[in-house]
Amino acid sequence: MKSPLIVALDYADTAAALAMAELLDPRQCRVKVGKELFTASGPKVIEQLQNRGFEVFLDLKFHDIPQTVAKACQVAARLGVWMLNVHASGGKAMLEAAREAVDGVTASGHQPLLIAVTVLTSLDADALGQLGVHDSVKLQVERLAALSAEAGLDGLVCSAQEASRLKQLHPEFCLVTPGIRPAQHGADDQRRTMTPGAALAAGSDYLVIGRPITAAPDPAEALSALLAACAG
Ligand SMILES: O=c1ccn([C@@H]2O[C@H](COP(=O)(O)O)[C@@H](O)[C@H]2O)c(=O)[nH]1
Repeated sequence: MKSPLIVALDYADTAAALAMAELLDPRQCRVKVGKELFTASGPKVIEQLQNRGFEVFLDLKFHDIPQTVAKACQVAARLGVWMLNVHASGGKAMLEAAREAVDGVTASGHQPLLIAVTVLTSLDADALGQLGVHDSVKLQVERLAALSAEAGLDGLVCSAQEASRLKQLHPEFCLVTPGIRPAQHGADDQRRTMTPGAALAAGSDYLVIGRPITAAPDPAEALSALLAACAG
């Protein structure tokens, strides 16, 4: 599997998610199950996607006390997902507990990648300020990246705008970047965006893309076009 594309299956029921998955080719992308779909469908939908050949990124962004997050990560890892995540802002003890929990699990012969969300791509400097964070987005992302590195995580969720600096600071990290938008596409609720080609050039390893594919008139064609944009 060489594709850097991860398609966000943000749906309110299993049937809609599987109908979209039918249009996608698991040789061209992985899929992401987030809060909406997982809340509606539970672990069963992960198995259904895996049975169709997809590797699954379980994007539940755990953020709680260390014990709770560790237990949730352990259960998630046992589902045989390819990748799962936590919020770096949960703190170092929480990140370390998650690391330890995932290290103890090998499901279907592999251990999932454990990555940390730095600053959501829907946030800009003004939104961070409302949270009492008056440093730049860049500085806050780098601070949370350093914490994640100390805790031994495998990678980060960040915007592609931070990718090049993060690759310099933490070359070992796998960088997963949502907020990807083709040039002609609107930003929707995303604030820190980049085109697919620019994101890969900046150092993103994986591009998370939802609406530009799932809301396209022909999602399969949109996926192929995005893959071509990545290659070119
Ligand atoms: O910082 C983050 C973390 C996660 N996401 C998720 O990625 C997709 C993006 O979907 P689009 O339709 O391409 O905007 C979505 O599932 C988010 O929950 C993110 O956007 N930013």
